[in-house]
Amino acid sequence: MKKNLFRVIGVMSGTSLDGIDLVDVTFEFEEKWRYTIHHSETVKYPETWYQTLKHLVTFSEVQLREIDADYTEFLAHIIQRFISKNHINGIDAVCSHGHTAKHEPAKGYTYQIGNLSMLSKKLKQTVVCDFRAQDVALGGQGAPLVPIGDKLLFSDYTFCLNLGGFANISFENEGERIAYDICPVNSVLNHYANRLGFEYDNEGSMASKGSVDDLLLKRLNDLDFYALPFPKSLGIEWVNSEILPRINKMDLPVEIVLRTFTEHITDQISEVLNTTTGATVLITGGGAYHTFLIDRLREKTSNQLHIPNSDLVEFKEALIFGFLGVLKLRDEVNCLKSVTGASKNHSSGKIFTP
Ligand SMILES: Nc1ncnc2c1ncn2[C@@H]1O[C@H](COP(=O)(O)OP(=O)(O)OP(=O)(O)O)[C@@H](O)[C@H]1O
Ligand SMILES: CC(=O)N[C@H]1[C@@H]2OC[C@@H](O2)[C@@H](O)[C@@H]1O[C@H](C)C(=O)O
Repeated sequence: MKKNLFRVIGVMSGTSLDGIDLVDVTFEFEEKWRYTIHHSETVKYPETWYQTLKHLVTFSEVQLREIDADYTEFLAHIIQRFISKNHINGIDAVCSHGHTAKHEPAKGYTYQIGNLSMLSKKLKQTVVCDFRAQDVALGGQGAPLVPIGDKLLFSDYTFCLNLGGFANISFENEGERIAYDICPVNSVLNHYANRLGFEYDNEGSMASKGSVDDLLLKRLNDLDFYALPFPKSLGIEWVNSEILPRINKMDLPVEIVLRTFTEHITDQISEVLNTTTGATVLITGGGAYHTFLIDRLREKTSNQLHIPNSDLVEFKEALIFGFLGVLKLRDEVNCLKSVTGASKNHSSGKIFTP
């Protein structure tokens, strides 16, 4: 019989570079998967690492290999500190995403740093990592990988909605998991909040003071991307070429931009949610703390919006990378072809032992 109780450390470094998310979690399988979070922490990047990671796409292959070794060592230090500080004993594995340095699935290429076997040696723990490469080798996008976790851990919800740099959603459609990006969220809101010297628009207080500019709202809602069928995804390049110039040429006060963009986000998200009635929606990612946005969304949908505790809002991705590692240890599918477009469902990731 397969082992059905695992305690692992899930580790994730996301696109916003706000830090390394760590979660100490137990997964148990009995008819269905359940999880219990014991400890969680985000370790902010020191300025030098922040600057290095921000510029990774410009690095040569040789430079990346050097950075990879340094980053793996840094990650080992952060994970070891988390384990020691919380007196964590008897874990089965550290399951780590690393940090995406380059991602060009169309060229069959994806590279996450921090996934060297050295991590296992330094930690003296089994490590499961490098979850995206095999999917890309199988012709998939190598992303998103979180939806299998949505399917197996959060099936009580009709929709799993994450409000990070972009809003992305996953749900069952004709017996298959579907996932795609809906529209930008914090990648745009932060850009304008920064103009007034703020990291972000706390709880949407600035947006709530502005009024909607109808012309800008229409120009945003009319963008071609929104009419495309799924699967589809967005990147910062699209924000830079399609969104920011449209907003900037109207020369509006920041409060009006933030208010209008919040209206745009809630228009786009509610359109997706309102394809169903009586649905439940799990909302995670930092955008769940933008109370003005959430209030506007509640006004536009009768579906039930659920914002969980902060552990789940902030650590769902780290938790799910922990879960992908557990599935890999059980040699079970952790990448869905319906989501990534790979030639088959498969069990992805490398296992290193010390
Ligand atoms: N109190 C708050 N009020 C409004 N917005 C907030 C608040 N707290 C966090 N946020 C927003 O959430 C962002 C961080 O969210 P998150 O960590 O989910 O983003 P991310 O890592 O870029 O996501 P992803 O990598 O999934 O795109 C912040 O940059 C900010 O825009
Ligand atoms: C290549 C890569 O690192 N992609 C990330 C990124 O950050 C958000 C979005 O783009 C998502 O596609 C993915 O991460 C999430 C956690 C995922 O794989 O589900």
